[in-house]
Amino acid sequence: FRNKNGFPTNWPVVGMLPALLMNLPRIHNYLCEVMEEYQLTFFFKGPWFTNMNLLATVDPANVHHIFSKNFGNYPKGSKFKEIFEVIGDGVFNTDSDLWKYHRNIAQSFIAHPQFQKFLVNKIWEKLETGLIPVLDHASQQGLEIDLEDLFQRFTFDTICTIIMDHDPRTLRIDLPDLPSSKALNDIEEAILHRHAVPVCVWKVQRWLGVGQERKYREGWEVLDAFIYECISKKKEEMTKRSASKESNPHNTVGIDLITLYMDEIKQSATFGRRDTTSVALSWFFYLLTKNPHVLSKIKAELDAMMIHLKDHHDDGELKRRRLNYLSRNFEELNYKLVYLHGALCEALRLYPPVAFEAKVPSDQEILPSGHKVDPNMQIIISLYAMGRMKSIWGEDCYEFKPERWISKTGRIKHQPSYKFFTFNAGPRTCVGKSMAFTQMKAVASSIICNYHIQPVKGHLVIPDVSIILHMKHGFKVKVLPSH
Ligand code: HEM
Repeated sequence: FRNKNGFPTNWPVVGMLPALLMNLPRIHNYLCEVMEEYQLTFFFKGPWFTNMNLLATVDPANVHHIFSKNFGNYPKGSKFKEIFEVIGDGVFNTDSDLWKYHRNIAQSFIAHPQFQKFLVNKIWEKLETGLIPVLDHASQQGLEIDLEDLFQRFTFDTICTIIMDHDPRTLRIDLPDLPSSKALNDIEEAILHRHAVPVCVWKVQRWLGVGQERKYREGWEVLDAFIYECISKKKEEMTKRSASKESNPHNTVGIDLITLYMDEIKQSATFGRRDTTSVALSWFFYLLTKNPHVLSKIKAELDAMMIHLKDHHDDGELKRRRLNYLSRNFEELNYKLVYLHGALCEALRLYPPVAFEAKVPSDQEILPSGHKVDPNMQIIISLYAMGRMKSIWGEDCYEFKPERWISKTGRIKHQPSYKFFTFNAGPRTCVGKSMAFTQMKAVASSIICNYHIQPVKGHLVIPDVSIILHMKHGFKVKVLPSH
């Protein structure tokens, strides 16, 4: 599937599709190899009858051009909308005025003076009543648990509570079955499949209801059932409240949102918010198990802040005090935990939760790399490959080095978003970036100072073939008390 120059072979009729499909099970690493070999941009010729021509690029100059400088020429477009049809019309997959409208609402919601406080409270509530009891239980019983699954439950419960004012309580000791979670994973895999095969192929599969398309449809039904049930419960409750003129001052943000922004709820509960943070946390802890020296430095940073709690020798009491201290001082610690912040950025560079971005130009033009693009081709950016290019990050790009993010004066080093592209760049930059860091730091600091995470021997951790960088087999670990 490669000719003697190392290029994926361009076969008559089918073009380079065989090479792409052959390498689909290892698509992320395959794209790293191709991008490194071809100076960051490569043109995949699709089958002649399909109009499936892909320009894969990880060149920061191209990314800067597409996502910022000439943003107007690169809408998400109708093809994107069709691929992501499951999430309807929200901020994630609309363009022009409708996108601006949704984005303004999302931004004003997040900038709401009550929001940060509300958010931090909800995160700590879920940590104390959900994640910590489950970790304690696993630690006491010596159980093997899937840490990625726990993080998904954590973010799913938190985001449902924040957006819908409804806690589905999926993070409990008995770890109930989670049909909507499986549905989301199936949909995300099918979305990657829709990118990798010609449109006519997945459309025929959709029409026949087979293969990945069948999973997509079934997942969609499960997800809709869950979300519409939550919404109708909420509406009922709100009707009752307004009838009795009762108001709950603590929940105003959630209630405002549900009335204002019903369309966005579905997107929020789906991969945009549930998965990004949980996937980031999973790879972060995986990297810590591989790099104990980084773990020690994060511990030292946390210990230095809680040194005055050391006198309490009883483990349970010490844990309670540490959590209490972290939750009370979190807003301040959030800015002080510089090394932890650097380590999270480094994990997000090596394992970006959103693995791909796709764009279609409205008009033809030449990109800074010299490649010509036109409306008949799709531009694909592999965020995973972009974080692993020697020409972008240096010879040590495969190493996990939080120091890369810390300046000589001990502050976080800024990297331009067209180079550190994990949160997108330009006008469509992620609006939840700071919320994501708050959540990740709260979870990471609570776990690191109270437990030791030990991976189960022989358990294989590799990225899944999906639009979101899940772990293919989860992350099986044992939870031990911290030494
Ligand atoms: C580590 C966590 C996160 C990562 C890596 C991440 C990454 C991204 C990326 C790559 C995009 C661009 C997607 C695209 O347009 O194709 C995006 C968009 C977005 N993100 Fe995040 N995100 C994270 C967490 C969050 C959270 C917690 C929120 C919740 C408030 C959020 C809200 C949004 C919104 C509303 C958009 C759409 C922006 C627009 O199109 O104008 N994100 N995010």
